[in-house]
Amino acid sequence: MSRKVLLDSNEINIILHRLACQLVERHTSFENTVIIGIQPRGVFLAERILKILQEEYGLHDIKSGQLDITFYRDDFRRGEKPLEANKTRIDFIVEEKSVVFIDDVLYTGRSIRAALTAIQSFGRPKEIELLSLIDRRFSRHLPIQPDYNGRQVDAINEEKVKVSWKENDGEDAVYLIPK
Ligand SMILES: O=P(O)(O)OC[C@H]1O[C@H](OP(=O)(O)OP(=O)(O)O)[C@H](O)[C@@H]1O
Repeated sequence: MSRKVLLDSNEINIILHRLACQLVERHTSFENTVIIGIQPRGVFLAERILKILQEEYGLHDIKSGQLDITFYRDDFRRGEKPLEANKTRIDFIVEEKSVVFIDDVLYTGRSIRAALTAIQSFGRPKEIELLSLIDRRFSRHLPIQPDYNGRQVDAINEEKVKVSWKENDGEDAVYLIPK
């Protein structure tokens, strides 16, 4: 069976603009808000959203960073291959800030649970929100939901939802890939 396109680049573009707009509606000037892309693939989404916030809303001073969760996952000792961590880059304190986590797919919720633990090293945020491009609803293992959501997708566990980004994969698209 071949992969199925769930979102094409035009649809992704429309959704990204809507998500950026929703963030502005809630966080206005982003004076007390920071954006954190979850490594690895949430970082591409975070960069895209930041670009829209800069170019269309003139918000050039938003604090942003990248958070690696590799060793904070509850299943990190279970794999057979040695794990390679990505880079964490947060050059500010999140104490009393509103933090917006950004990731491409929300599935079981385990990555975000790990991110909630990992961010503690950088202070105690006032609040944490979650923005995801794809919400694989009905697949959660934990009580974690997105505050801003691009598209809900019903996929069975054997299927994979893959988000491709132009800058990394040559195109913007979301695919449903049967296993
Ligand atoms: O809610 P969860 O169950 O934690 O799933 C969400 C995570 O899954 C994906 O990464 P994944 O580790 O699957 O990487 P992959 O796309 O390379 O398989 C995605 O980028 C999210 O970070």
